[in-house]
Amino acid sequence: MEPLLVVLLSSGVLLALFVRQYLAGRHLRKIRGPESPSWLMGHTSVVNAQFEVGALEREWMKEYGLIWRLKTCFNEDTLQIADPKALQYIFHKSGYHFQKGAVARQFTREITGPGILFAQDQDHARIRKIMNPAFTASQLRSFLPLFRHSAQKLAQKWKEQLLTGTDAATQRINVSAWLARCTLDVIGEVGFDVQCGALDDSLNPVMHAYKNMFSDAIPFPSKPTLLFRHLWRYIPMPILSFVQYVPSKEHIRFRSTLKVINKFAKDLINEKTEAVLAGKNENKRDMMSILVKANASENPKSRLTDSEMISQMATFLLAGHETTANSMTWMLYELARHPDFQNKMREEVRAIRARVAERGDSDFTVSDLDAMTHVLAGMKEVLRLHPIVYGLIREASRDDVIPLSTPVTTTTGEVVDEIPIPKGTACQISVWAYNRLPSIWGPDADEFNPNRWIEHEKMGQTYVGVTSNLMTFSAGLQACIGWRFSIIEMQVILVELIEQFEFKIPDDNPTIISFPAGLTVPLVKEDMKAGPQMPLMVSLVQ
Ligand code: HEM
Repeated sequence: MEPLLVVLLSSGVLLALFVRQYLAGRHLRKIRGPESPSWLMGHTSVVNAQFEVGALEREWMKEYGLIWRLKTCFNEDTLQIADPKALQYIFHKSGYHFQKGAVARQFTREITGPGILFAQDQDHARIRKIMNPAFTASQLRSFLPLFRHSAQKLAQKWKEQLLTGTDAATQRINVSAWLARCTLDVIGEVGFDVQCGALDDSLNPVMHAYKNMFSDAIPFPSKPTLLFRHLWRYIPMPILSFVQYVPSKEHIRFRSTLKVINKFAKDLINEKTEAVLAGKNENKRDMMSILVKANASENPKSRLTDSEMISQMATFLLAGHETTANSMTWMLYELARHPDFQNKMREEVRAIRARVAERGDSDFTVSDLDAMTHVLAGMKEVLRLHPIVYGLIREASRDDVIPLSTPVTTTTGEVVDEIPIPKGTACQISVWAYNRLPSIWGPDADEFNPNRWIEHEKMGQTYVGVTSNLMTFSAGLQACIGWRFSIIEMQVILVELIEQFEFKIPDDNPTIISFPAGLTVPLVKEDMKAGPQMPLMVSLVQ
């Protein structure tokens, strides 16, 4: 091609981009926000260089209110949102009109295949309908003994370690690593009827591939990587799928992981499908068996394709283990920091244990677990204070108007209680900031205070989320389908551990950072290179 033609064409494309950006941004320019440090990178580099979840949001919210504007690459605008009414509108009232961002969709497609985390609109609704039977209340109740099995195994491992150690009374244990192994075993058994062997140190290859997928994520992406990812939103999804072949560390890891799971899942699904066809899977209660059964009885047109089916398995592994393990890790950390509450929780578990024994039972039922007010309050408080998914990205698929519960002042001094946005506006939802709003949770919103859940069960005027007015599990049509699963799992693990062990902060008092690695990951500030860790002093309860 003639060089002049190339220059003309490139200039034309750039000009079109600028005009589009100017027109699209004319409403958003009125929204206040921090000055952009660079035309090329906007705030993207600053945000990605953060060491602590929420550190920047805290400052920006103080200055600009519950909705503010940031710049991303190439001087494009993005809205940062923590306003409850805006969240309610985006997640609960707009159907599928706020779609997931291209980067999130592409990454989940690379890690899990074309499953529910990637799907949109009717495809998403179709997959979700077939998944629902695996998450009903009765189904979850039937998982209780399996949750308990892994929880008891974890407790047994710790006991062995404590009794054989040089100082038998107390040991420093990295609880986050152990909890991740425990939840991986749970998802293997409950999800697929497969023994993963994580707590036994004999990890099966599939589970190995997904182990620590989030925590191993490469932190601090380079500027070229950030610029490249920014452009993904302009690339049609079928073409974007070729990004997986970029020879970078992350894409290589994703590809090799998906290859391992594809082979394993195909065999497992074939086995389960044969059992369904032969009427032999009636007693199988694992989630994958339920899914295969639900899919077989679905109208052939809406059935999951083979690759969608395989993807569900990867989805359970990705979405269902590190999330719960990390939440449990923060739980034990807060208990170690608040010994009085830890004791109260233990007394409550003992009292209900005595009631269970009186009625001649040996184990807690779901109702017993739900009667443990302090255990539940502690868990809700941890889910609020340490949301594992600290932010969500959505993109408006039409021109829209976002209502606000707290009006903001624009750059022209006008006070507005709604914001018109053009189609394509990127919205970054700060789950972390919403979960700490003093207007909802009170003036001590930054503190661990489980009593707030005992004193006032419902908080806030504008209800969002799937439970307890929290955004931790997201909200609306694409909210976490596994939230009840993970709450029961956490209840079971917590009760097992709190009855038998006491948790304390080590004497050297390591500084724990909640590091933003896609999921909130605990790191020790003095030893960040060691990766995720939460060292606690663990001893047997006297
Ligand atoms: C504390 C534990 C957990 C937290 C905090 C959590 C959080 C979330 C969040 C925030 C989303 C929405 C993501 C988005 O919109 O981009 C989500 C989606 C999802 N989660 Fe969870 N999750 C947890 C545990 C689980 C478990 C145990 C499972 C399965 C066994 C699970 C399965 C899923 C699935 C399948 C989706 C996609 C739902 C859809 O698109 O319709 N999650 N989770």
